[in-house]
Amino acid sequence: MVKVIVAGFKGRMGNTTSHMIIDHDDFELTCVFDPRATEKNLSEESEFKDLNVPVYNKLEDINTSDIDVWVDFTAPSSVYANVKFAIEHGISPVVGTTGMSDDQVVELQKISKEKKLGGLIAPNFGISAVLLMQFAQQAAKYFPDVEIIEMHHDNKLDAPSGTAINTAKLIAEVRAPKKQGNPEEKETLAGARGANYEGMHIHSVRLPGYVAHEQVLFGSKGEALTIRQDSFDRVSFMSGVAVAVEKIQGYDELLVGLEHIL
Ligand SMILES: NC(=O)C1=CN([C@@H]2O[C@H](COP(=O)(O)OP(=O)(O)OC[C@H]3O[C@@H](n4cnc5c(N)ncnc54)[C@H](OP(=O)(O)O)[C@@H]3O)[C@@H](O)[C@H]2O)C=CC1
Ligand SMILES: O=C(O)C1=N[C@H](C(=O)O)C[C@H](O)C1
Repeated sequence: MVKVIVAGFKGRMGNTTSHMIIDHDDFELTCVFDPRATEKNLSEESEFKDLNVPVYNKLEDINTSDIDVWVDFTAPSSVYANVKFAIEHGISPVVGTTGMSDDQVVELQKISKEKKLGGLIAPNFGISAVLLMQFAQQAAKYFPDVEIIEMHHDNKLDAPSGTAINTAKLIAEVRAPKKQGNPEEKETLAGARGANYEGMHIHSVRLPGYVAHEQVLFGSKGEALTIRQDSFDRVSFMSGVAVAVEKIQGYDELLVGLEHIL
């Protein structure tokens, strides 16, 4: 039985993940954490009324003695401190929260390595997104002119999305940096060309009704290729989270990308 804490359990992903952990035969929801929580036990929530699961709203109060895996779906401002706390207490992190800097990830990888502790940071747990990133990397070898459009719900805090940044990073591994578009182009409205990652432009759309979607557009002489994925429901992320929770203790370093454990 894998003993799991869900950080950010009051949020959209945290709630879906808590249900997945509860329903999974091989996982136990040991406790949950969210600074927004006022209850002491999950049983105080009608949707969890038959459970006995301690609720914490302060990091330092968490009883870490019997937790194997820390699932984090919180906020860009808190994820680094949460994951550092988990690693320092020997708890394997499975992190979906986006918005960490490269330096923060490197620092967490260093601490994990010292402790020989397995962990995973996955910018996207959806298999459609993992495949999109791999297909996009493959296509970029032949189509170096590329733009990324990511579309999300309008409560998202970070832009561009973690998935879009990771897509650009994977493409950059096979594509020489290149300025795209007319060398003389001028934005008459600031931001019109989006963010710029090694010459690739990334555009972020935020609209109510959307969940999580990404298109990678490639253009070449007389032809174009568009790769698109859609998460219509947060349940799309759950099989990826479950695989990570199941397998992560078998590793001894902090990995980035779900593809490394599939
Ligand atoms: N990798 C993946 O596949 C996916 C990743 N995500 C990412 O997951 C994160 C959460 O997304 P989502 O569920 O939509 O966001 P929500 O805002 O719905 O949920 C986040 C929750 O975490 C809480 N929180 C804030 N700070 C802390 C903290 N220090 N410790 C514990 N909990 C905290 C928030 O409380 P409060 O509101 O009071 O701040 C909120 O209840 C985002 O970064 C998002 O990009 C989302 C979907 C898939
Ligand atoms: O905030 C979200 O919702 C999502 N965030 C992740 C990201 O930033 O890429 C993953 C997915 O796109 C949903």
